[in-house]
Amino acid sequence: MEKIKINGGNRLTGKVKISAAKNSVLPIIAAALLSPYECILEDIPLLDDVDVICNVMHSLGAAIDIERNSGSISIKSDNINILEPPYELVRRMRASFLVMGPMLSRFGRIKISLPGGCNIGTRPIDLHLKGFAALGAEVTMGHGYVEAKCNKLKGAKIYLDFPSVGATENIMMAAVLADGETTIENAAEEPEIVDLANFLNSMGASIIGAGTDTVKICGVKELNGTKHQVIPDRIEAGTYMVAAALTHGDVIIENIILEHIRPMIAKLNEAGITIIEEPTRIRVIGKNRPKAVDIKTMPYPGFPTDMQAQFMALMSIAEGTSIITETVFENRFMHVTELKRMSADIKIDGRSAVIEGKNKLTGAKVKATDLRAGAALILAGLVAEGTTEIFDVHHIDRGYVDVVGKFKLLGADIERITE
Ligand SMILES: CC(=O)N[C@H]1[C@@H](OP(=O)(O)OP(=O)(O)OC[C@H]2O[C@@H](n3ccc(=O)[nH]c3=O)[C@H](O)[C@@H]2O)O[C@H](CO)[C@@H](O)[C@@H]1O
Ligand SMILES: C=C(OP(=O)(O)O)C(=O)O
Repeated sequence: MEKIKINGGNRLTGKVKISAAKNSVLPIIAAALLSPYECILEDIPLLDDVDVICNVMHSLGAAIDIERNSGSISIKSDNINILEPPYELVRRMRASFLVMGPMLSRFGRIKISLPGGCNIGTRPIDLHLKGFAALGAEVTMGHGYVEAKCNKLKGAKIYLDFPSVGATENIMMAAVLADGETTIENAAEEPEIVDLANFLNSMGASIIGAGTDTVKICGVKELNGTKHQVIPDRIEAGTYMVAAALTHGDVIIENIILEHIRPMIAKLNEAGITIIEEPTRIRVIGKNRPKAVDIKTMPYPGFPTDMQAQFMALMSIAEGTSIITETVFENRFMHVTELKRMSADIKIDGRSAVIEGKNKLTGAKVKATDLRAGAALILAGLVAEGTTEIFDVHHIDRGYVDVVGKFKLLGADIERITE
């Protein structure tokens, strides 16, 4: 069993380099199924989720070569001979479902287990499936599996009831090899959608409008190989920004795209934190106790749900009362119980949490219930009085590259212990 142990109270200073985005690299690796030619990604984040998607790809017959020192990966999908990825792999990560669009588009068939719910909500896939059906696929479900078949997908107009990130990505990937034009309306606008579209366009796809609510895809006959650099992880950046603010630190966060972290900059400014912006890095200086601010999670460019738990850790020691409202997922407050173990004063009222800022948090034994809940507990542990031990750290390993090493370099008293 592994745990992360933190002795709180150290002020963080120095520089941290942000890794490439988990939520970009996963769909982009899946998209490499669309071409028989080699796709190379440079400087990828070596995360557990990346290993899972690579194993899914491998199970289908793709040749994957990861150069672990440089973080470069080569994918060649010229020998795809299995059309059903194994349940044991798919169930480990929801993003495995993103192989569905590419497989359907290129091979006309896929059978994959339903991803099911998880700790943050039920997370249905109805919008993905409606999109595939609109493109002409015959979609059936049974015995925990979804199967889709088609001769050749045909472009269509698809309106998403909610701007789902995964549905936009999956439908976009399905449409690139379809006959004719597809329009996705009320599409998700997240930077990771733009990164995926850029990757696909560099392979020869014809996608316009990614990053707006209307994405147009003109189907092409085949795609080439390509070389691509994945965008920096805006959620990892936001997590280190909060760490600097919480610990009254002075931290330079390198390898960021300012536009992508605007919602976090705005909320930290409102909380009285000083932020100095440069083109590819920012400096976060937490001179004073943060002021309470209200937050409502929204699809991009709104405040990201993936930063909600970390901001709740910050608001737990802020001056005043804040209200955090989660509108994207129906059950994303699992971290509240654990933060309360650390003396946070939080009450849940429907989709909102009311946080009375305390003068201090106290160290405790806590468990990571999901990825960002785990990140919030690390943040709380950095500022809590005494020792915090975080269990179930495998959730954190899904999405943070060398989290202990990076915080240690900034001066945190943090270690990973294997028992
Ligand atoms: C790997 C990845 O990129 N994960 C991100 C992605 O997840 P993911 O792509 O799963 O998130 P979605 O945008 O699809 O989900 C948003 C909301 O839409 C609902 N929904 C979604 C699809 C569907 O067919 N039907 C439906 O009702 C979901 O239950 C949820 O309530 O976007 C989320 C929202 O920014 C982030 O928190 C995740 O980190
Ligand atoms: C919810 C997240 O990821 P996933 O969609 O892979 O569960 C996340 O990155 O916070």
